[in-house]
Amino acid sequence: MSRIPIAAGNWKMNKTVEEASEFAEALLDLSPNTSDIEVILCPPFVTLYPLSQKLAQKGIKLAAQNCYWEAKGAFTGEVSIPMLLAAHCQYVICGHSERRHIFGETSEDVGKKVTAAIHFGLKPILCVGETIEEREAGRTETIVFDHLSKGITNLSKEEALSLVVAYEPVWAIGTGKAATPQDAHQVISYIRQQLVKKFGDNTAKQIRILYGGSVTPDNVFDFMKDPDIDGSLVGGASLDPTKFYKIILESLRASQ
Ligand SMILES: O=C(CO)COP(=O)(O)O
Repeated sequence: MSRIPIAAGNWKMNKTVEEASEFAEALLDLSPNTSDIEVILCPPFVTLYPLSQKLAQKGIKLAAQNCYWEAKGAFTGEVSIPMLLAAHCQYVICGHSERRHIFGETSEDVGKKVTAAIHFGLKPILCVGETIEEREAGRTETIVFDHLSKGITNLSKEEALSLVVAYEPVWAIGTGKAATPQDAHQVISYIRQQLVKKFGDNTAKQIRILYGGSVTPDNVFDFMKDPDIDGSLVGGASLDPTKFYKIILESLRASQ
């Protein structure tokens, strides 16, 4: 079963509407191939709609970086999934480690977001990953299991087909110290085994699992040539259109 690779750029809290538009123009000038790879940008909320006007017809997809699980109501400061769909989003990141560690999101909260995303028709990118202390204490699988199992707790086999999982070890994020492809392989294989247990072999092998954490144009090929790694979730290097374009090219080269 071949899974379509993904190159996703998580801009975090970077770029104004104008800067996002400049990025989009520069990336479109490079004309990335979007037929053999899913290219996804995850900009801040306020730039989603303006970017959709530029990018959607070119096959570049949009993800929000967060969402709330209720459709509407008195939830000051939150953004609902129907609002994201109306802004032409197709994906949403759920449970990024910055949401978990800085904003106190629990695995239960993340599970509600994943369930609601699929219910309303948005594809969740569920992030899982351990801190350095957890890794050194030999707890990587325990933490990844907690993030994953509570994230997917309510999903049926059919719903799981919309799921993307991103393994992002916290110690590799923004540090310039990426995991080795072997480390990433080990945890991603563990994630796949858990997906097989929950959804069965046939469904699990259709779910894409990404690696994230200090991905660059220079190291993405080594991750992507691992048949278990289906794509990357890129932070810093996705802010520069030329670097992000190279990541797309290298991902395609590795998956051909
Ligand atoms: O958190 C990340 C993507 O979601 C990774 O960020 P960096 O690529 O900057 O390490």
